Amino acid sequence: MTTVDEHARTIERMLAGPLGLAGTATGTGTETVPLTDALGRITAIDVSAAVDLPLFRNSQMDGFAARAADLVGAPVSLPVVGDVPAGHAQPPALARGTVTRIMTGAIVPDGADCVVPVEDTRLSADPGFAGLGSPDSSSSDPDSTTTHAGASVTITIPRVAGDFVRERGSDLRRGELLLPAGQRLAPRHLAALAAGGHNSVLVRRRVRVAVITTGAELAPAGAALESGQIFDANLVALSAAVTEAGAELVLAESSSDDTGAFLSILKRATRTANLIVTSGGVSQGAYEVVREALEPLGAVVGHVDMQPGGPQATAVVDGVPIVCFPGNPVSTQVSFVVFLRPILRRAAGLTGLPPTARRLAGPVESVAGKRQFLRGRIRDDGTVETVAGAGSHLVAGMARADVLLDIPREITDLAAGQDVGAWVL
Ligand SMILES: Nc1nc2c(c(=O)[nH]1)N[C@H]1C(S)=C(S)[C@@H](COP(=O)(O)OP(=O)(O)OC[C@H]3O[C@@H](n4cnc5c(N)ncnc54)[C@H](O)[C@@H]3O)O[C@H]1N2
Ligand code: MOO
Repeated sequence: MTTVDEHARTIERMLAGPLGLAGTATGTGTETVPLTDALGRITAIDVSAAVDLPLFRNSQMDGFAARAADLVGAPVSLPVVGDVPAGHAQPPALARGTVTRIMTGAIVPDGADCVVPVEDTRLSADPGFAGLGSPDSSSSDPDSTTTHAGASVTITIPRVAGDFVRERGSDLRRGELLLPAGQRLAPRHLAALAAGGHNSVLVRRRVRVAVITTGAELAPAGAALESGQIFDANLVALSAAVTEAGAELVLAESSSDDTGAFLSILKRATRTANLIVTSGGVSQGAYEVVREALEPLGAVVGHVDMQPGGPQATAVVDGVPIVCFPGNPVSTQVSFVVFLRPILRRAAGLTGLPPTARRLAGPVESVAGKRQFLRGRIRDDGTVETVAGAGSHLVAGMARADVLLDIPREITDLAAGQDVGAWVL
C-alpha cells in the first residue's frame, strides 16, 4: 500500500511543472495588477525604482533651513526670508546669513545645508509668525508663505552640515533594485513600489484551481432536499481551502454520478485550470464516477496508508493534473491539508504549514496498521487533546478541531505528556 509520504511525493512531482514550483519559474504565467490588487501576490521579475528615494533633498524636521557656517557661535539671530511647506515647488536658493522656515518633507533650498528643529529656536516677536515656536498660540496661518516678512529667529544651538537633511536618493537610487523577483507582496513592499514610482506590478498568476464534487446524493447548501439527498459540504470546503491556500478558484461545480456529465465538467475545467481537485467516487463500489471516468484515461487509483483519506487517485487529462480525494467530508478535508495545502501555499509564497510537535494533554489510542489523522484541539496551555470520533463522516466534529494529530501507523497507545505531530487547521 502506498504511504502518505509516497503519495505526497507523487502529487508534488505531478504538480511541479504545471504549477511552476521550481525556483522562480512562472509555470502559471504572469499578469500586471494594480497595486490595490497586489497584496499577497508574488513579483514575477526584479522591480527597480523608477525615481530616486527620497525624490528630492528634503527636511526631516519642522524648523528652519540654514547654513551650518552661519550657526557657529550660537545662539545667533538670523532673518527669516521665506517659508517652505511640504508640497511647495523648489524654493529660491538661500542667501548667506539668512534662514527659511521649513516643514518636514519640504524641499531644502539650495544653499541651505542643515535644518534646525523648531524646538531649538526662539522667534522674535512678530504677529505673522505666531504659532511657530510658541505652542500655545492659535493665530498661525499654515498656508501663508508671506507671513515671515520682517521676522527673525534666534537659533540656540549650532548644527553641522547634513543635520536633519534627507538627501535625494539616499534610500535608493533610480534604477536600483527595489524588490527582487519572487517577493510576496506585504504592505511594506506595496509602500516601496508606490513610493518608487509604480502604480502596478508584474506578478505571477496564481495557481488556478477547479473543484468538482461528485455524487448523485449531493444538493447545493440550502437547497430543498429530496429523499436520500444531502447538502454538498465538500464543494464549499474545498473551494474555501483552495482560496485560503493562496490559489485562485476558477470553477466549483458538482457532478452527478454520470460519467458523461462528469467528463463534460472536467473538460471545461481543463480549459481554465492548472489543477483540478475532485471529491468522491474513487473507492470500491458501483457508481464510482471519478474512477470510471478517469481510469480509462490513465488515472492511478489506489489506497493510501492513512485514515481518514484512504482511497486516492491521480490523473493527468489534456495536460492538466487531477488530484482525486475520497468523498467523506473529513477524508476530503484531511487529504487537502496533507497533500495539496503545502504545495499550493508554497506556490503562493506562503509557508507550507508542516506539522509541528505538540504535547498530549491526555492518553490517546490509535488503530494499528494505519497512519491516523485524529481531530484535535489546542488547549489554553498549548497541549492538545482529541475531539470528535474517528469516523470520516463526522463533519460537525471536524469543525470542533483546530489541529490534526498525526499518529504513526505502528503506534496504538500514546501517554499524556508525549509529543505528537500536529497539522494546524
Ligand atoms: N467496500 C468498500 N467501501 C468503502 C471503502 C472501501 O475501501 N471498500 N472505503 C471507504 C472509505 S475509507 C471512504 S473515505 C469512502 C470513499 O468513497 P468515495 O470517494 O467513493 O466517496 P463517495 O462514496 O462518493 O462518498 C463517501 C461518503 O461521503 C459522502 N459525500 C461524498 N461527497 C460529499 C460531499 N460533496 N459533501 C458531503 N458529503 C459527501 C457520501 O454521501 C458518502 O457518505 O468509501 C468507503 N467505502
Ligand atoms: O479513508 Mo475513509 O476516509 O476513512 O472514510
